[in-house]
Amino acid sequence: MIYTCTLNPSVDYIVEVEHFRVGELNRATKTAIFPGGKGINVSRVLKRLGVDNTAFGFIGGFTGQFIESELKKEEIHADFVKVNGDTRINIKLKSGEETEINGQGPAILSEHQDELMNKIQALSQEDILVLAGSIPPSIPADFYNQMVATSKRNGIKVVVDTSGPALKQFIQHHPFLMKPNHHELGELFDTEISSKNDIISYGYKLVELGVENVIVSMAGDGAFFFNKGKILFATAPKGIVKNSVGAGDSMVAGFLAAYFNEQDIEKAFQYSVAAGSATAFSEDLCTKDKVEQLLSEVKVTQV
Ligand SMILES: Nc1ncnc2c1ncn2[C@@H]1O[C@H](COP(=O)(O)OP(=O)(O)OP(=O)(O)O)[C@@H](O)[C@H]1O
Ligand SMILES: O=P(O)(O)OC[C@@]1(O)O[C@H](CO)[C@@H](O)[C@@H]1O
Repeated sequence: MIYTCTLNPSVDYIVEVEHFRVGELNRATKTAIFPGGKGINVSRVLKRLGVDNTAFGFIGGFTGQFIESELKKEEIHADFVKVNGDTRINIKLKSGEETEINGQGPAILSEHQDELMNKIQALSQEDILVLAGSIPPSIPADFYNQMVATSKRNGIKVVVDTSGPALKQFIQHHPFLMKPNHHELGELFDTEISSKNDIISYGYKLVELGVENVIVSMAGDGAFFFNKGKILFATAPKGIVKNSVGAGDSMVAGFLAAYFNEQDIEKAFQYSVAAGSATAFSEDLCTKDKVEQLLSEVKVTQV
């Protein structure tokens, strides 16, 4: 079974404003609300691609209830730890460009942290754990580290989709899959990535450091894949970007769904990029039909 874990889920409030003006009253032309947080997005896309999974994480308050009820409607199994405060609301403002304001999230008591850790401890060798998103401020910075160490001891494959210092901690545990975008790849090595050659050398460095599979995404410019035997490049399909929130998470879900169906790395990478773009071209996350429509536009070549 695939488990996703979102330490800091969110209700994503998408607001469109024609010409946003700072310091003035702006009227929205369109709004939408989605259950969010990186692991929850992975769960939703996996389900849409036909893969049953369970969502772990912390939720609380009326916003937490919204997330639970939306996941229930989509028949996604949720096993959240309930916390005292309200799950955060993240604002995604679209006015030509996309501007994001992500909340801090509720305080998580240590007893709730232990409750989640116990769920992770109970997973078994056949399971895959996707750890995705930021760590809320009230949780120790090495919480992910502890989760991965426990999972690796129990033979669980770990997939990582986060940013900042948390991402660095993962490398030593040799995760099954990491998906930094090219900026995050630069942050990992405290360097500025300025060319495709930089991506190739730093992406492969992650493999040399023990990460099994690495996808480095570059939004509309395509993506690279690295493992011990292969370096691949994929083009991204052309289209109108409607909402790129969750595009990276959709890549993770697309890769896992295809890989565990067919065990073919090249096809899984192609499916991953198609899923990322299908989400970028949709209001909400991608659907299976949209992903499959875009597949032939993703050209994968050996580097
Ligand atoms: N302009 C675009 N045109 C086509 N595909 C896109 C575009 N922007 C994003 N995508 C798709 O989404 C994938 C992920 O995008 P990106 O590299 O921005 O990742 P990310 O920063 O992790 O995304 P996010 O944080 O927005 O979820 C890309 O590999 C591509 O498939
Ligand atoms: O604050 P974090 O945890 O880094 O990111 C949270 C978030 O921006 O990521 C998802 C898109 O990837 C959104 O659903 C959500 O609002």
